[in-house]
Amino acid sequence: MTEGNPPSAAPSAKSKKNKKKAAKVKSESKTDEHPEDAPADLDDLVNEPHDTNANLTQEPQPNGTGPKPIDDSLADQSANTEDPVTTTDAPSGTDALTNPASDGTEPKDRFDALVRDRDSLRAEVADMRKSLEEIQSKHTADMEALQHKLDDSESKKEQAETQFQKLLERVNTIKSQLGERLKEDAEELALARSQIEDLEDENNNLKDQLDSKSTQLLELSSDSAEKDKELSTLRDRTNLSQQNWLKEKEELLEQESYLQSEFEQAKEAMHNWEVLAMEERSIRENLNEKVGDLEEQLSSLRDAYERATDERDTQRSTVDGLQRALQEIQLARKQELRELVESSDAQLEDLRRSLREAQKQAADAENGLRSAQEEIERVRPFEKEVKEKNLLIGKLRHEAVTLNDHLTKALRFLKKGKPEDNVDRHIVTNHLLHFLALDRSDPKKFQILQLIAALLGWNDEQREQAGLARPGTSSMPGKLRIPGIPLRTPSTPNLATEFMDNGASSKETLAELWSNFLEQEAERPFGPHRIDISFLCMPHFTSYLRTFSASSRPLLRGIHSFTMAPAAFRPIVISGPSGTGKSTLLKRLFEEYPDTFGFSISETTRSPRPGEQDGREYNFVTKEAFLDLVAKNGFIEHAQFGGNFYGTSVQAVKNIAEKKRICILDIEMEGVKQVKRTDLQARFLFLAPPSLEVLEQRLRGRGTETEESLQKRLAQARNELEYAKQPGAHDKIVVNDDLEKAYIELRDWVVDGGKFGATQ
Ligand SMILES: Nc1ncnc2c1ncn2[C@@H]1O[C@H](COP(=O)(O)OP(=O)(O)OP(=O)(O)O)[C@@H](O)[C@H]1O
Repeated sequence: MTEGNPPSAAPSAKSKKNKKKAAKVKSESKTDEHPEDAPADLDDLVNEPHDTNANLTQEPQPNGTGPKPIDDSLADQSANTEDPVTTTDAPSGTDALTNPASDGTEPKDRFDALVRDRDSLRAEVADMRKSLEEIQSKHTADMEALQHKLDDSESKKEQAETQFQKLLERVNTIKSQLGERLKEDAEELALARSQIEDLEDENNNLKDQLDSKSTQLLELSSDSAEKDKELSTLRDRTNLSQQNWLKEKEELLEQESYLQSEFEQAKEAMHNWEVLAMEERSIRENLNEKVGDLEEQLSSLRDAYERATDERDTQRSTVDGLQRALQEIQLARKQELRELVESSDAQLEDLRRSLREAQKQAADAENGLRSAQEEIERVRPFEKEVKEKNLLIGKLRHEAVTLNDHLTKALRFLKKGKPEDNVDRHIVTNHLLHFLALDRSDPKKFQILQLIAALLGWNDEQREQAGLARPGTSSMPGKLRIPGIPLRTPSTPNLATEFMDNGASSKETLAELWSNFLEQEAERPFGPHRIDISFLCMPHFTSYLRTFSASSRPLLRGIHSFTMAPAAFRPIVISGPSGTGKSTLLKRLFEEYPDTFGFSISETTRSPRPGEQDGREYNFVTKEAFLDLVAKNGFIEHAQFGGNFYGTSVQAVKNIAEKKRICILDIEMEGVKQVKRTDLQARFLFLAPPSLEVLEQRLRGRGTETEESLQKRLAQARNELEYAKQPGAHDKIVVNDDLEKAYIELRDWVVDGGKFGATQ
C-alpha cells in the first residue's frame, strides 16, 4: 500500500502478499548465515573472490562435480580461439600447465595472462561486491522503509477495519431502517399507483367530457352565431317596432283622447239617462200619486159604484188601462235603461281595456322614449361638437369670404392700378430725370414739369403752387396742357417766389430743390435709393411738397425715411378683445390705403398644398427648424393645430418692412407682450369696446360663437381690459363706440400725419 491511499475496509490480498514477501526477506537473511548450504545471490557474490581463489588453488575434482578449474576454462577459451587444426592436436589445458615443456615460454605467458585476467576479474568482483554492498544497504534501507510503511498500513488497516465495522453497523442499521421505509414507500407507491390509475381514469373521463363539451361548445358557438343573427334581426325588428311603437303610441294617444271624449260623452249620456230615470221616477211617483188619487177616486168610485155600476166599470177599465200603460211604460223604460246601462258598462269595460292597453303601450313607449332619450344624451356631446364644428366652419367660411373679398379687391387694384402705375412711374421717372439733366434756363424744363403735372393730375391750385400757372389763368382741371405752350419758365424769380409762398427764404427752384434733395439722399449712409414715385401719387403730395419746399426738412426726412429706410416701417400691433371691431376697422383702412400695409407670412411645418408657394401663402419649414426658432425666441406667436406648427416670426414682420410696407399685427395680449420683447419698435393700439355688455351684444350679433366660446371670449376680454389699464401697455387706446369716429381716430393715429410713426 502506498502512502496517501485510504485504508482499505477489508484486508486485501496485497497486504497478504507483502507479508509473504517480508517472510521471504527474513528467510533470505537467515541463509546468509549458511552460505555453503544455499548460496544466496548477494553472499555468493560477496564471497566470490574467496571462492574464486579457492577454485584457483583447488585441484580439479576427479568426478568433475566440483567447480571447474579456471585453467580448464582458459584452456577451453584458448581452444575456442585457436585454429581448429592445431587445437585438435593440442594437449588439454591441464596438460599444458602440467607440461610446460611443450613450448618453453607459452605456458608462462599464458599463466601471466590468466593471472592478469584473474586480477581484472578480481577487481571486477571487488567492484561488484562494492556495488552489491551498496545495493544491499539500499535494499535494507528500502526494506526498513517498507517495513515501516507496512506497519503504518497495518495500523491504518486496523483503523479502517474498525471504521469498516462501524460503517457496516451503520449500514446495517440504515438497512433495517431503510427496509421499513422502503416497505412504507412501497405501500405508498402502491397507493399512489392506485391513485394514479384512478386519476387516469378520471382524466380519461374528463377528456371524454372535454370532447363532449367542446363539441357542445362548437354547437353552442354555431347556435350563438345564429342567435347573434337572430339578435341583430330582432334588434332591427325592435328598432322597427320601436318606430312603429312610437307611431302607435301617437295613434293610441289620439285614440285615447278620442275615447276619453267618447267616455265623456257616454258619461254625459249616462248622466242624461240618470236625469231621465229621475224624471221617470218622478213620473212614476206622480203616477203613483195619480194611482193613489185614482184609487181614492176608485174608492170614491166604488162608493159611487154602488151608486153607479156602469160608471164603475168604465172607471175600472180606465184604471186598468192606465195601470197597464203605466206598467208598459215602466217596463219599457226599465228595459231601455238596462240596455243603456249594459251598453254603457260594456263600453266602459271596452274603454277600460283599451285604456289598460293604451297604458301598457304608453309604458312601453315611455321605455322606448327613455332609451331614445338616453341615446340622445349619448349623442348630445357629438351634436354639440358638430354644432361647434359647424360654427367654426361658418366662421372659417366667413373669413374665407372676407379673404376672397380682399383678394378680389387686391386683384382689381392690381389689374386696375399696377400697369398704369408702372407706365406712370416710368414716364414720370424719365421726365424727372430729363428735367434734372436740363440746364436751368432751358424752357424744356417747364414743359417737362407740365407733363409731370398732367400725368399726376395736378389741379389748378397745385399747378399754381408749382409755378405752372398764374392764379386765375389755369386751364381746366385734369386736362393735359400742351407742352409746346409754356406760360413761363420755372426758373424765373417769379416762379420761385410763387413756389416758396409759404414764407421760405430760399430762392431755389423746384428743380434745384429736387436736385438738392437727391444729392442729400445720395450722401446718406444708406447710399442712393430708388425713389418711390407711387408716393408722389398720394393725394397729399402737394402739401408735402409745400412743406418740403418751405424748408421743413425734418418732416420730409421722416417721409423719406418712411419710403426709403426699412427701419422706419414700424409695425403696428392692433389688439383688443374679440368682437371689438378690429377686423372691421382694418378692412376700411386697407381699402383706403391699399399699397401701404402688409401682413406677415406665417411659418408652418405642414407641407404645401397644391397651388401653394413657399414664401407666398406660408414659409414652409421643417419641424426642426421651427422648434429651433422657438428655442431662439424667434416667434411672436406660435401654436399647434392638427399635428402641425404655425407661427408668426419676428423675421417675417421685418420682411414686410424690407418690402417698404407697414406690417399690421392683429394679435391678442400675450402676443403684444411678446412683440414688446423684440427689437421691432412696433406701435401699439388698443381697441376697446364701449362696455362688456356692448361687446357681448356684438359677439352675439356676429353669430359666430357658441355660448361656451362666448363666455371664454368675455373672460379674456376682462383680462385684456385690465392689461390695457396698465400705464405704457399701449401707445393709443381707441374706444369703438361709434364706428366712423373710431375709424377716423384709428386712421389718424396710424397715418400719423404721413409719418406712419417713423421717428427718423
Ligand atoms: N362701432 C360698432 N358699432 C356696432 N357694431 C360694431 C362696431 N364695430 C364693430 N361692430 C360689429 O361687431 C362685430 C365684431 O366685429 P369684428 O369681427 O370686426 O371684431 P374683431 O375684433 O375683429 O373680432 P375677432 O378678434 O374675434 O376677429 C361685427 O359684427 C361688427 O360688424
